[in-house]
Amino acid sequence: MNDDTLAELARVLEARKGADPDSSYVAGLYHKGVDGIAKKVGEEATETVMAAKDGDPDALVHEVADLWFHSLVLLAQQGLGPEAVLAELRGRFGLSGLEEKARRGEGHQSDSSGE
Ligand SMILES: N=c1c2ncn([C@@H]3O[C@H](COP(=O)(O)OP(=O)(O)OP(=O)(O)O)[C@@H](O)[C@H]3O)c2ncn1[C@@H]1O[C@H](COP(=O)(O)O)[C@@H](O)[C@H]1O
Repeated sequence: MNDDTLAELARVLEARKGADPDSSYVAGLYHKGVDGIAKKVGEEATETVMAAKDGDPDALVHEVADLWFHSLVLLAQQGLGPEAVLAELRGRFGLSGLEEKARRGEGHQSDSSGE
């Protein structure tokens, strides 16, 4: 596995910001703006859920790759890169999900949804 894949893909996504939408799928996504890109992320998330529920590992990997890809395009469109998300995940190492949730509750006491 190449650990630089996300960074390399992010560089390609940056380079596509000046590309012709007719010759680049990514440029076409940028052309649709945040609403169009976010819609694709939502679709890919739904397809990921369906693949998981179907119990098809190959389809699940395919759909998660589509989800990650479109999420990276969304990040790029917002001026962010995968390093920001990786740093966020790294910062969570060693912190239990339940503990993090409790801390979040302390910071947002008006949130009574329990989620
Ligand atoms: N990793 C990807 C990648 N993953 C998925 N896709 C595209 O994402 C789309 C997936 O959406 P769907 O399954 O809904 O397929 P679709 O019906 O064709 O899509 P829509 O027309 O509905 O938007 C397909 O068109 C895939 O080809 C990707 N397109 C591009 N990349 C990377 O981005 C780079 C730049 O791409 P271009 O900008 O097209 O040169 C490529 O070299 C790749 O490295």
